[in-house]
Amino acid sequence: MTNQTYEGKRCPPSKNAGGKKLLGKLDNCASLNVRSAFQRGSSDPRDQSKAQGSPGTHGTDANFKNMSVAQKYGNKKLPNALIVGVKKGGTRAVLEFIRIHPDVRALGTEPHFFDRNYDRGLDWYRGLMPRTLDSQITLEKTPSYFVTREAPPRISSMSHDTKLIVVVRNPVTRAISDYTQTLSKKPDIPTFEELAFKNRSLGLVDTSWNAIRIGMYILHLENWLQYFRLSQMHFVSGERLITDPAGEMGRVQDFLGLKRIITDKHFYFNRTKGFPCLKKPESSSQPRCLGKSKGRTHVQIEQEVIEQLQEFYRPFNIKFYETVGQDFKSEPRSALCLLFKCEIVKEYLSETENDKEIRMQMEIKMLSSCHLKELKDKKLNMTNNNSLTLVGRIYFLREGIIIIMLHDVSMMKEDFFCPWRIWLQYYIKDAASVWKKTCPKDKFFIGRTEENREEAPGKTQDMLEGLCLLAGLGKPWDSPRGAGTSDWEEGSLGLPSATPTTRPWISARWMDGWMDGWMDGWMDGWMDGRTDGQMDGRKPATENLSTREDNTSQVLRLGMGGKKSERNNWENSGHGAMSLVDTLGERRLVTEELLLELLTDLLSSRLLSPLLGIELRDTQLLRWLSTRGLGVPLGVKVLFFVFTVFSFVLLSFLPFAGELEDASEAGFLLIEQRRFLEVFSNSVLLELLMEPVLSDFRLPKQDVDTLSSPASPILSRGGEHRESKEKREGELDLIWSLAERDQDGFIPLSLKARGLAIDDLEDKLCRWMLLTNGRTENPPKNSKGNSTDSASEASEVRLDEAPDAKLAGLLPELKALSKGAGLGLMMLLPMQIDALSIWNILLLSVAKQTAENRKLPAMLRGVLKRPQSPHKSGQLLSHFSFA
Ligand SMILES: Nc1ncnc2c1ncn2[C@@H]1O[C@H](COP(=O)(O)OS(=O)(=O)O)[C@@H](OP(=O)(O)O)[C@H]1O
Repeated sequence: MTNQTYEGKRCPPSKNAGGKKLLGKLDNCASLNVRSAFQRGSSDPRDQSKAQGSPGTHGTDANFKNMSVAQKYGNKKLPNALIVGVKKGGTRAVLEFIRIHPDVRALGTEPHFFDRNYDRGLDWYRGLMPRTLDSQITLEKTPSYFVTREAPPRISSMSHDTKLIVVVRNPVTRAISDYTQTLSKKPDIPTFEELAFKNRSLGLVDTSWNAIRIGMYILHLENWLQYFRLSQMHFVSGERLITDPAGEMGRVQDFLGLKRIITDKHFYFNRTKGFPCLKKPESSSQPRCLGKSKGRTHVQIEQEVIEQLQEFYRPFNIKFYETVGQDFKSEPRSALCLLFKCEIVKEYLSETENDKEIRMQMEIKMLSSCHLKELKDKKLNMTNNNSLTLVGRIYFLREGIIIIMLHDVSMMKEDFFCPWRIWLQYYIKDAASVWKKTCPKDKFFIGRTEENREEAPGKTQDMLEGLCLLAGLGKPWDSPRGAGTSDWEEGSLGLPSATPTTRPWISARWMDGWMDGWMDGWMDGWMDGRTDGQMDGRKPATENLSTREDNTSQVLRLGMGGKKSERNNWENSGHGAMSLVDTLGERRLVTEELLLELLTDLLSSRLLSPLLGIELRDTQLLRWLSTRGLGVPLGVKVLFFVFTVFSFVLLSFLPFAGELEDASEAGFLLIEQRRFLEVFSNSVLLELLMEPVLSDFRLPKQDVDTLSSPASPILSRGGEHRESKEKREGELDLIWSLAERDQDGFIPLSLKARGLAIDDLEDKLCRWMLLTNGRTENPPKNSKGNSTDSASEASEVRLDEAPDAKLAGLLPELKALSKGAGLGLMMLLPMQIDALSIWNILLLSVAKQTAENRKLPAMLRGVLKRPQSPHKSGQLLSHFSFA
């Protein structure tokens, strides 16, 4: 018996079955526990509490000896609380988890008093119980009570006030678990299918079979409700108990009126076991999982059978949910995400730099009710029976949060991954060791998706919703007036209208859509000659722009500039996003930065992957940028800062600045999206169009069009562009040139990298950035030790004085670059480190400003405003804000 195995160290297992085995054993066991805890001065809170709670105990052996038994251990009492079911629901886990609590004393074995041993009488029953102090709760668990008709009246007659805990689990899984257990003892029983159906072709389920009957929870519950109030019953989700043991146990503690002592700290996810285990259970100082009979591999059951049974249980489930007032549907539907919170970005990057695509290899201990066949149908690469390979996207958020999203997951059946039993091990090809090494076990968890309901199964947005939800970034967005009255017209999404319960968890979709919509609409409007960046919901006029055919126009409504919401869309969106971030709770704070981080990421992915699949090169870029430019705490701030510095330098002291001055205060970089993508994939780093005349804020359409072609006239005017076919892996060509201003007034700048290993280049440029930052924040001393207020001089000084040999080596190069046309030097900074981020920030700021006052050029002037004194960069910083 598992109980015995698990309890073995504390209470020697008995040979007898049922209640008999309890006789004469438990009292000693309990006493020993208390005593040993007392004596060893245990650090276990439970033990401490016992020691403290025992009258007259002062922690000395002599005192302890002088105490009466009752003083030492309390008295045997009838239980105040019972775990009454359901069998195979996770009752053992709840019992073992709750008994860590110092105010709980639990019987380790199942006494079966109210079903099998009732005629032995209450005194017998009481005699089985561990001694408890007055402050402690006496608890026992016998899962069969829940389906025993006599149990409720009998328990009620013992005490009206007994608290009842029921652990429920998807009834089909429960049945399979039940059957698997029986099969392990009696291998000759008929198949599951044979037992489950009277007539399978007719779909006639055999409700007389216990394994089926137990799962008709509502029928049993109705019986209980004749004797107990619903408020006396607490329902634990067996699924959540696995994915979020601390959360479930928190609620159990609340229900029992206990202080929340059992928390996340007590659990870790044991990857070998595939379940959460206790870090330090009551009886041992060692981490401990439940025994082998908990978490067995289930027998394989045909998918069709499972579906038939799901169908059968559906009405019972619905009624049960209604009665209990909780929805136990906890299967992740659209997104199965793993969220890792660890600092691994860099290592991972270096290990996977050359991969063609990110492949996540995931080992999944498949349950019988999972469907290997289905996997094969999906053409997923099955490497063996228990594992599969999925292509996933990796999102790198800031602060070391990495989200891995499995794209194909949402296409699968909702219960495909049997989430309540999922045992997910992951590793990324070629980087497994890094992941394992750098991800502390306790920082790895399977995201909770129980609240992730879908509106439109299979849509990317749903995955993103799930993604954000899992990342703690999402919460349902809603209009202030609630479902159905939303200004945002969910109907316009072509989706079924949301109901209060199915209301989409919209945060990510909002962000995603917002960005898509904004970008497309803005570009569109821009190209049409409107200069205010207004969006009107139309699709972009050109295929060259990044579009999302599926939802472009809808997201325009949903996101920014939707007709009804145009006045307050940012605010609304902002509120939505802010409140959605509320759910971060303990994990992260609600900050605008956070929102921006996410937006930046999503936009990045949009830029790099206009439609669906992000390929490695793009992901690499993200990762690269994340690591270098953003992957630091307060990354967004840093970006702002970098951007500001960049703007300042650009506008103030470069030789080229004259051009910009002529251009009335501001410069604007347009990094054409597709070119951006191409640039990074072809080792050409960046193609910038400088638009010096901002007052005519317009990019001729034909130029945008031609940019997407490598043979672009603009590019060729740039002079140095070529496809770098011989480029060796890991090397970049770095050539830049600034062409003559073209007839439309643009100055094309093409940049390429050559001959520098990525690492070198990054290193140098990062240093350069740091130096620049240092200069800006903290004016450096010149050689005489005086502060210099000349930005250009300052940067020279810093560079010259840089102790680092590498950087010194770079100096001539940088200087040479800056000399020719002036712009180059500083272009390196954003180009290499933060080009994407700057782009994002620009867009974000433009978006916000546009939403607010629709004066794009004015906004741009604000963002890029040149300080009165070109040498006081601090001023620029203060100009630049999203407030
Ligand atoms: N932390 C942890 N470790 C191991 N197992 C866990 C845990 N939490 C819940 N579970 C699930 O508990 C299922 C067994 O349920 P019970 O303890 O109620 O079974 S029993 O009725 O007492 O036999 C067992 O079912 P199977 O997986 O079918 O074996 C587990 O899925």
